[in-house]
Amino acid sequence: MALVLSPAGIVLHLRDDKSWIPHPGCWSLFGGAVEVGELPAEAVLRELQEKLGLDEVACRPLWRVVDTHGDGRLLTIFEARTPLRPDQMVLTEGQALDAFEYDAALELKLAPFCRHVLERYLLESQRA
Ligand SMILES: Nc1nc2c([nH]c(=O)n2[C@H]2C[C@H](O)[C@@H](COP(=O)(O)OP(=O)(O)OP(=O)(O)O)O2)c(=O)[nH]1
Repeated sequence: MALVLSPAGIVLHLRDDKSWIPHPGCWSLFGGAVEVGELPAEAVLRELQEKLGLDEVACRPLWRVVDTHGDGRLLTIFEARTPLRPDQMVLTEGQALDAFEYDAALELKLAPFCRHVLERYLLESQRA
Protein backbone atom coordinates (compact mmCIF):
# COMPACT_ATOMS: atom_id res chain seq x y z
CA MET A 1 0.00 0.00 0.00
CA ALA A 2 1.38 3.39 -0.95
CA LEU A 3 1.15 6.84 0.49
CA VAL A 4 1.67 8.80 -2.73
CA LEU A 5 3.24 12.23 -2.16
CA SER A 6 3.00 14.70 -5.04
CA PRO A 7 4.01 18.39 -5.06
CA ALA A 8 0.30 19.11 -4.43
CA GLY A 9 0.08 16.90 -1.33
CA ILE A 10 -1.05 13.36 -0.49
CA VAL A 11 -2.73 11.73 -3.44
CA LEU A 12 -5.93 9.79 -2.68
CA HIS A 13 -8.70 8.30 -4.76
CA LEU A 14 -12.43 8.30 -4.10
CA ARG A 15 -13.58 4.70 -4.27
CA ASP A 16 -16.57 3.73 -6.40
CA ASP A 17 -19.97 3.69 -4.75
CA LYS A 18 -20.51 -0.02 -5.49
CA SER A 19 -21.96 -1.91 -2.51
CA TRP A 20 -19.86 -5.03 -3.23
CA ILE A 21 -16.43 -3.41 -2.89
CA PRO A 22 -14.73 -2.65 0.44
CA HIS A 23 -15.25 0.91 1.72
CA PRO A 24 -17.46 2.26 -1.12
CA GLY A 25 -17.54 6.06 -1.37
CA CYS A 26 -14.50 6.49 0.88
CA TRP A 27 -11.22 8.17 0.00
CA SER A 28 -8.28 5.81 0.09
CA LEU A 29 -4.63 5.13 -0.60
CA PHE A 30 -3.40 2.96 -3.47
CA GLY A 31 -2.37 -0.64 -3.30
CA GLY A 32 -3.20 -4.22 -4.02
CA ALA A 33 -2.23 -7.80 -3.50
CA VAL A 34 1.34 -9.00 -4.08
CA GLU A 35 1.35 -11.54 -6.91
CA VAL A 36 3.06 -14.94 -6.76
CA GLY A 37 6.83 -14.55 -7.18
CA GLU A 38 6.69 -10.80 -6.61
CA LEU A 39 8.28 -8.77 -3.83
CA PRO A 40 6.25 -6.06 -2.06
CA ALA A 41 8.57 -3.40 -3.57
CA GLU A 42 7.82 -4.74 -7.05
CA ALA A 43 4.09 -5.02 -6.36
CA VAL A 44 3.80 -1.39 -5.26
CA LEU A 45 5.50 -0.14 -8.45
CA ARG A 46 3.21 -2.33 -10.59
CA GLU A 47 0.10 -1.16 -8.71
CA LEU A 48 1.04 2.52 -9.08
CA GLN A 49 1.62 1.99 -12.79
CA GLU A 50 -1.71 0.15 -13.21
CA LYS A 51 -3.88 2.38 -11.02
CA LEU A 52 -2.32 5.82 -11.64
CA GLY A 53 -0.15 5.44 -14.73
CA LEU A 54 2.90 6.39 -12.64
CA ASP A 55 6.30 5.44 -14.03
CA GLU A 56 8.53 7.93 -12.28
CA VAL A 57 8.13 7.12 -8.62
CA ALA A 58 10.59 6.67 -5.75
CA CYS A 59 9.30 4.18 -3.18
CA ARG A 60 10.63 3.61 0.30
CA PRO A 61 9.20 1.02 2.72
CA LEU A 62 7.90 2.55 5.97
CA TRP A 63 6.48 -0.28 8.06
CA ARG A 64 4.63 -3.59 7.90
CA VAL A 65 1.31 -4.16 9.58
CA VAL A 66 -1.52 -6.68 9.71
CA ASP A 67 -4.71 -5.24 8.19
CA THR A 68 -6.97 -5.80 11.17
CA HIS A 69 -9.64 -3.53 9.61
CA GLY A 70 -9.80 -5.80 6.56
CA ASP A 71 -9.00 -9.42 5.81
CA GLY A 72 -5.95 -9.80 8.05
CA ARG A 73 -3.36 -9.57 5.25
CA LEU A 74 0.19 -8.52 6.07
CA LEU A 75 0.66 -5.13 4.39
CA THR A 76 3.83 -3.24 3.61
CA ILE A 77 3.28 0.50 3.66
CA PHE A 78 5.44 2.53 1.26
CA GLU A 79 6.07 6.22 0.85
CA ALA A 80 5.96 6.91 -2.90
CA ARG A 81 7.25 10.27 -4.13
CA THR A 82 6.35 11.54 -7.57
CA PRO A 83 7.02 14.89 -9.29
CA LEU A 84 3.63 14.60 -11.01
CA ARG A 85 0.44 16.32 -9.91
CA PRO A 86 -2.92 14.48 -9.86
CA ASP A 87 -4.04 16.06 -13.17
CA GLN A 88 -1.02 14.39 -14.81
CA MET A 89 -2.01 10.95 -13.50
CA VAL A 90 -4.44 8.50 -15.05
CA LEU A 91 -6.94 7.01 -12.61
CA THR A 92 -8.10 3.53 -13.67
CA GLU A 93 -10.16 2.63 -10.59
CA GLY A 94 -12.50 4.87 -8.61
CA GLN A 95 -14.54 8.02 -9.23
CA ALA A 96 -12.06 10.78 -8.46
CA LEU A 97 -8.42 11.54 -7.79
CA ASP A 98 -7.04 14.50 -5.86
CA ALA A 99 -4.18 15.66 -3.63
CA PHE A 100 -4.65 17.01 -0.11
CA GLU A 101 -2.65 18.62 2.66
CA TYR A 102 -2.59 16.41 5.77
CA ASP A 103 -5.25 18.32 7.71
CA ALA A 104 -7.62 18.34 4.77
CA ALA A 105 -7.05 14.63 4.15
CA LEU A 106 -7.98 13.81 7.75
CA GLU A 107 -11.28 15.71 7.33
CA LEU A 108 -12.35 13.39 4.50
CA LYS A 109 -14.47 10.26 4.79
CA LEU A 110 -11.48 7.93 4.68
CA ALA A 111 -11.36 4.13 4.59
CA PRO A 112 -10.55 3.28 8.26
CA PHE A 113 -7.24 1.64 7.48
CA CYS A 114 -6.13 4.63 5.40
CA ARG A 115 -6.92 6.95 8.29
CA HIS A 116 -4.77 4.77 10.53
CA VAL A 117 -1.86 4.88 8.03
CA LEU A 118 -2.10 8.66 7.58
CA GLU A 119 -2.22 9.27 11.34
CA ARG A 120 0.78 7.02 11.97
CA TYR A 121 2.72 8.61 9.11
CA LEU A 122 2.06 12.08 10.53
CA LEU A 123 3.06 11.03 14.02
CA GLU A 124 6.29 9.42 12.82
CA SER A 125 7.25 12.34 10.59
CA GLN A 126 6.76 14.74 13.52
CA ARG A 127 9.07 12.56 15.67
CA ALA A 128 11.80 12.33 12.99
N1 LIG B 1 -9.32 0.38 -4.87
C1 LIG B 1 -10.47 0.34 -5.55
N2 LIG B 1 -10.91 -0.86 -6.00
C2 LIG B 1 -12.05 -0.85 -6.70
C3 LIG B 1 -12.78 0.33 -6.96
N3 LIG B 1 -13.87 0.02 -7.71
C4 LIG B 1 -13.84 -1.31 -7.91
O1 LIG B 1 -14.66 -1.97 -8.54
N4 LIG B 1 -12.73 -1.85 -7.31
C5 LIG B 1 -12.43 -3.29 -7.27
C6 LIG B 1 -11.05 -3.66 -7.72
C7 LIG B 1 -10.43 -4.42 -6.57
O2 LIG B 1 -9.90 -5.63 -7.07
C8 LIG B 1 -11.57 -4.68 -5.61
C9 LIG B 1 -11.18 -4.64 -4.15
O3 LIG B 1 -10.59 -3.40 -3.81
P1 LIG B 1 -9.39 -3.32 -2.76
O4 LIG B 1 -9.00 -1.91 -2.62
O5 LIG B 1 -9.74 -4.09 -1.53
O6 LIG B 1 -8.29 -4.07 -3.62
P2 LIG B 1 -7.09 -5.00 -3.23
O7 LIG B 1 -6.29 -4.33 -2.18
O8 LIG B 1 -7.53 -6.39 -2.97
O9 LIG B 1 -6.30 -4.87 -4.60
P3 LIG B 1 -6.32 -5.66 -5.95
O10 LIG B 1 -5.13 -6.55 -5.85
O11 LIG B 1 -7.64 -6.40 -6.07
O12 LIG B 1 -6.17 -4.55 -6.96
O13 LIG B 1 -12.56 -3.70 -5.91
C10 LIG B 1 -12.31 1.56 -6.48
O14 LIG B 1 -12.92 2.61 -6.66
N5 LIG B 1 -11.15 1.53 -5.77
